[in-house]
Amino acid sequence: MWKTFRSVAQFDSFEFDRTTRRLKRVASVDDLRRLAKRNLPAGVFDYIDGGAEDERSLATNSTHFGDLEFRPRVMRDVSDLDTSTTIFGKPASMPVVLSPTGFTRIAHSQGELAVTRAAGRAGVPWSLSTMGTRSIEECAAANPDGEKWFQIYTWKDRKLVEDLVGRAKEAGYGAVWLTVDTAVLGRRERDVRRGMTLPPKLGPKTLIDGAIHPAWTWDFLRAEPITFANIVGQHAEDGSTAITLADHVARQFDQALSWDDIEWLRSFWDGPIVLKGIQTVADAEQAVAMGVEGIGLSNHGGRQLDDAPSPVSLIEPVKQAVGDQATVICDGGIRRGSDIVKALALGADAVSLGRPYFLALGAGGEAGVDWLLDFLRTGLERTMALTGCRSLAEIDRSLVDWKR
Ligand SMILES: Cc1cc2nc3c(=O)[nH]c(=O)nc-3n(C[C@H](O)[C@H](O)[C@H](O)COP(=O)(O)O)c2cc1C
Ligand SMILES: CC(C)CC(=O)C(=O)O
Repeated sequence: MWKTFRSVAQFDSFEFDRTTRRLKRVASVDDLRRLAKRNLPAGVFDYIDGGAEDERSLATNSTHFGDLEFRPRVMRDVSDLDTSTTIFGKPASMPVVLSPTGFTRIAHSQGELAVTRAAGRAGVPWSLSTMGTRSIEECAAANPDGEKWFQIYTWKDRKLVEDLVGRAKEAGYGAVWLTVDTAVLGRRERDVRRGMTLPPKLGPKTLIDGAIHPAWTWDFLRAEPITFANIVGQHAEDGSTAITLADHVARQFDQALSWDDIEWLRSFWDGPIVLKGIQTVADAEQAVAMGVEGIGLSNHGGRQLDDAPSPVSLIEPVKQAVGDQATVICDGGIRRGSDIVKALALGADAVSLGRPYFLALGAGGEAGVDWLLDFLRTGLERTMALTGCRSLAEIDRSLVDWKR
């Protein structure tokens, strides 16, 4: 239904009220996803929501949580619950990290600024991607007291990475994710079908898509152009017109990344390193042997190698192999507080998630991300109460079993 507006302020206030009304009716991450799908142009939604090839890993990342069943304990006086923890020695209100995502501004013009502010309010670490669309420094200023991590892809231009990490250190970021699962880009077939390019090509389909999502289009048009804010002028653009993301990655990322590069990273970063994209016990063992502080069990949200194992299925064998030598983070498929409890019961120290907050941003802007973090916290508390756990320390292996 079309409505006419007499001023920008009137449109903004209408949009604000509509978002507030819609968020009140959202009950789950699945609902947020549906709302984001309604708000965002189809190409934008598919880039965020999609996975690699047949999207089997994307699916199993979350369905494998459904293969676990609780063994709840009762009558344990759960009137006082504590969800707090520490991650790399820093306090967090719950064992949740927001994973790095590139292009965050395509869901909402505030992009990473909105997400980091919401994470700061919720007391959880937030991560900025190298392919972020807001700068290292402006994100730090938006969430000065919150815990912030920086993610790196390894550019062929190693000096660029050294400079980025130097800036992150200067701005107070406390940990570095080194993403190790993106030697080349996974084949995201939704993006292939949509003809996604960098920069985007404007054709009749994109224009129609924009026209039928006027709130997103208006937000996009009145903000400054979207750029890879931290690498503008340095390989963000290589002079080509409209190349695919896969071609961009092939030209810029260093396929020669190897275990020797941990030492290289250590030479200019003295804080915790989390390897993001560990998918076998053998690689987890190698990571701890090299002194890495964090293991990010991840298949990039099913966006890289399809049929890679789900992170939840790796927690127990990896934890058995590495013990307390590293912080184990289960990244991917987390959609509820009960998923957090299951991951912790198997031995994870924390979980991290990407799409839920990215889609929340598309569904309701910053308020959407606040909604999500509150949903995760209350879900975590409810599950702890219903399973008889008063603190995270009480969540142990006896709490879950595989159904199969
Ligand atoms: C749209 C999108 C962009 C992403 N960009 C990055 C990135 O720039 N760097 C990175 O290491 N991982 C990136 N990831 C992967 C996430 O950090 C995370 O591993 C993944 O989203 C976890 O799965 P989940 O979406 O099921 O929570 C991205 C994921 C999505 C959905
Ligand atoms: C720019 C991309 C490489 C960001 C990413 O990691 C992703 O889309 O999954």
